Amino acid sequence: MNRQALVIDDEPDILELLTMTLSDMSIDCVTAESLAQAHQALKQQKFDLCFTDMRLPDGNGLDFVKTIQKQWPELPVAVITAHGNVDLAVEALKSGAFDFVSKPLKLRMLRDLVTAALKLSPETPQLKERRSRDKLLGETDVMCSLRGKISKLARSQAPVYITGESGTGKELVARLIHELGVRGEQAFVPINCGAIPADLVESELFGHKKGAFTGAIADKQGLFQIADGGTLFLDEVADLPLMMQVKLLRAIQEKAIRPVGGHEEINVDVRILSATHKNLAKCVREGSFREDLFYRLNVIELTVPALRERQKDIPQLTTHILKQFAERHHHVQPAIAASAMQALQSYVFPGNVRELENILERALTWSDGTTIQADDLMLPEHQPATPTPTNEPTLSANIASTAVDLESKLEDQEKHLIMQALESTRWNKTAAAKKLGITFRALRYKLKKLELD
Ligand SMILES: Nc1ncnc2c1ncn2[C@@H]1O[C@H](COP(=O)(O)OP(=O)(O)OP(=O)(O)O)[C@@H](O)[C@H]1O
Repeated sequence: MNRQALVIDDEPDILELLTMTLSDMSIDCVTAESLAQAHQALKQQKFDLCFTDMRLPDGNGLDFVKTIQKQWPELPVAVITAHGNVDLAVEALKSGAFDFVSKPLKLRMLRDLVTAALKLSPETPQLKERRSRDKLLGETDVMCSLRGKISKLARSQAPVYITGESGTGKELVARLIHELGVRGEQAFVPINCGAIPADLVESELFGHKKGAFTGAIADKQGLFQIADGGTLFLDEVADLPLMMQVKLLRAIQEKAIRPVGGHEEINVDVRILSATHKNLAKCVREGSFREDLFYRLNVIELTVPALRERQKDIPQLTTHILKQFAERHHHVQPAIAASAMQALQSYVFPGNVRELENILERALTWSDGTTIQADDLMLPEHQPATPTPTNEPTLSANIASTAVDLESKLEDQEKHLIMQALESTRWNKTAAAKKLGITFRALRYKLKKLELD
């Protein structure tokens, strides 16, 4: 039996175009010219996909998207927006629309969208949540809620902007959104925008033609093309040069790129996920990040909590990491002494899960190979006091002032530990990073963030 689509629009031309395009793809269409007709159709039969215009005689498409989300959460709804009406498209994605198409409708985009929507598995968000549990560990409320959001977002094509401190698991979250979604079988291409020299970013992203510049000895595909059909993860997106931000915005809007030195545009179908540990809204205020691009990337914002906000997850993470090490090195999994676990649970982890990995790796080399003791962890001597997790109900009545206090206290502690490590290594940043159990890159970010460099 053919798949069934419901198309809601009061413009006969659009209805006709959509019906024709969908029937070419062996999809049967039921059309509705108003929301009342649409509701009637929804009561009568089951659909695999739905298109709705934003402005209808008896209501607006946005409310319809919300209703569908509530009553038929498994039904993908795409909205049809007027040309250039980014605001409404963004609103629709936020409300749970699967994707959007702008008028005049481009057949290629329409087909890509339909193909993706029909690939959506009937797997419910709950099932997905269970699947992601094995990868993104943590049983605290914040982590369960994060996994719930990830499985919902995996069903959409909306750009997601992932925030969180260094080492919290932003890339892992991006991978999960990709893997659990319809693009999961296609490429996931991560790019660290801060690690590419400014003059090479364009060619890295969009590719180049032979002879486009000195050293361009052959045609080269860009990362957008490599990610075609899949997902592009723009890590440290705040570090993208301004000139490149304009070009990226265009590529996202047009769903097409032009290689450096090329004359023709190449169509690409890529879902964009981005992340940064910086405050992107602040970068916009300071003029180092374009507002229009920010708006386009930040359709849905997902925050990955710091490890100190979920200290109860530390034992589970520790066991998981030790198991991974043991498998990788074909060793027996070492045990961890209760005192060592206690020390880990009262440590503040400025470098988050990555720091936990580094601490455990280092501890393994110091341990007797069977049990990790507290001393093997070599946690910084002047341990910061255990912060109260921000999500615990035991917070004092004055939550707002406590939160501010906590933040500035943590910053002070972080500064203190970093200065200590730097001084003891005579400002050798590589050695200091090692001492702190974080990567060189993470230290560099922290120095900038804390204005210590
Ligand atoms: N909840 C988690 N469960 C299991 N592993 C995790 C979890 N969170 C983070 N990790 C692991 O911690 C490490 C750091 O994660 P990741 O690279 O995703 O962090 P990040 O926030 O992207 O870091 P950065 O800001 O430095 O780019 C990875 O090895 C990742 O697998």
